[in-house]
Amino acid sequence: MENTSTLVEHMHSVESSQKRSYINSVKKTPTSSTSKGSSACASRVASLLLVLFRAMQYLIQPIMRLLHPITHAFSKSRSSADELMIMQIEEYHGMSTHNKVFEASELYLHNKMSPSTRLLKIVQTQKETKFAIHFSNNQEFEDIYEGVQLKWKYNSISKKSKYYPSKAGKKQQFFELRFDVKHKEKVMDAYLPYVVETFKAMKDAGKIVKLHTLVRSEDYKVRWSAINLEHPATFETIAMDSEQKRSVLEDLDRFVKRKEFYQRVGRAWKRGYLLYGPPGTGKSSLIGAIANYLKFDIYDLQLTHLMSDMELRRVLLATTNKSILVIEDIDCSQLKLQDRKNSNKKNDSESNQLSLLGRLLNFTDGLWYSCGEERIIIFTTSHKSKLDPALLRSGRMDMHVHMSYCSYEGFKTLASNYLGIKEHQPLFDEIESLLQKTEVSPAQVTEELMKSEIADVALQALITGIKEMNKREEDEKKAKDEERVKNDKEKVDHKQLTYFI
Ligand SMILES: Nc1ncnc2c1ncn2[C@@H]1O[C@H](COP(=O)(O)OP(=O)(O)OP(=O)(O)O)[C@@H](O)[C@H]1O
Repeated sequence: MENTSTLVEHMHSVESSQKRSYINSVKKTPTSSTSKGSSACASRVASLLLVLFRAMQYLIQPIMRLLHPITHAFSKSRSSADELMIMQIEEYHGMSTHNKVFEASELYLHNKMSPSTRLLKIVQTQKETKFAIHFSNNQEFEDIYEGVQLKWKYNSISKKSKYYPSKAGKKQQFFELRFDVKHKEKVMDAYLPYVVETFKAMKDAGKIVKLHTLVRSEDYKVRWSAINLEHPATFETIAMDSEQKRSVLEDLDRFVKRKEFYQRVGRAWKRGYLLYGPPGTGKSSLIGAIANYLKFDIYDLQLTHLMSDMELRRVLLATTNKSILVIEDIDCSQLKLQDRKNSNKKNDSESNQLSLLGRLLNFTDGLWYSCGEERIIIFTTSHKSKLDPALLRSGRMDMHVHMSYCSYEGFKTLASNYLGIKEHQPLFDEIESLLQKTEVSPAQVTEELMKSEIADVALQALITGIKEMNKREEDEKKAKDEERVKNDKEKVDHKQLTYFI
């Protein structure tokens, strides 16, 4: 409407100026015949113009009314440009603090790249196995969130710093996010958190799980060193009692979903598992399967590598959230525990005598650890009965998982994984009856199954292997029995001899 009224006003001003010029021309013009003729002519032209203008005025108004929706939209778009909100999301806050929102936006926007994008920057560094797509300057992305239109633009500029010359010249990347100012709260309170959450989910899905082990560097400081965890174990490939497998999986699922619960009840968001069973029954494999399932990094804590409390604290504090701290093969004879609850020793010097494992438990029980989130601690042992009660007391090990010798069910899982077979009679029946009589670890079963890719050959090798184990066990038992009889006989002879003397 603004444009219509301006046009009409303009027409009015033209009309009045024409009127004025006509009157002036009548007033000023001399009255000769030629001039009379020409002035009559001029007056006719002027009247004609006036009639034309009037006609146009009557025609224009309905046309303008018809055009109103278009002119209105135009004026609206102009006003919304005035109400545009721009947010700038820079890569760094200050000179070196990484901005998490930038990192999240970067990954999130990879999925928003238009299929019509014609310019892609492809990068692959020596350490990377995949191509990475980098954004080009001024690259734009569009997004719609709950009906709100959002426009993103990527850019980078060279940093200038007189205080940090080493950083000068490096690129500062940033995004500009544009939207209507009336959606400011929605963008701040819902959209940006949604971008960050989506980023976390995407990162977890493509995350490479790391295995951290302790190393001592040249300056004699102990620190974590990481490699990619290439443990292929998954819950599908682990041979264990199916009911037990299901309960471990359920426990893990419940644990990761219960952030609010742990906050509400004021407990550290951590969970402890004790895996126990004979060597080769899959304790380490289960740890690999848990890490792969949750996409949690593993920190393999070899307590014997540590020399002081300070070191223990430092390495524990250097572990990250969403991680599994593993302490394998706890042997209480080497790392004696002292249950603080039942201990009478109170003074500092005596508490310093606590073993490293005891101090680790103090630490994990205490406040320090509650600073972290989503922590899992796994202890493994081949001799549960030898464990100190302090380790087993409730709240420390939330779940005890028994990894046992290979059952027939476990064998079937391994046969399916290694040979791709679900049934093979009569060999399966023979193996079932042999496993009932002999204690064979899953590790021993897999060793035999790997001897051939041909099912018959591999299964026969397993049968021979179990029979040999069985025979060895029987021979050992026989030898022990003979030894006992011999000892008993010697004791009797000795008694008789002393009696006669
Ligand atoms: N339950 C199982 N399911 C599938 N594979 C298994 C299982 N147990 C053992 N294996 C196989 O045997 C190998 C050794 O097993 P693993 O190291 O997990 O046993 P462990 O109980 O941790 O032994 P140790 O107590 O000697 O450390 C594994 O790499 C895997 O191939």
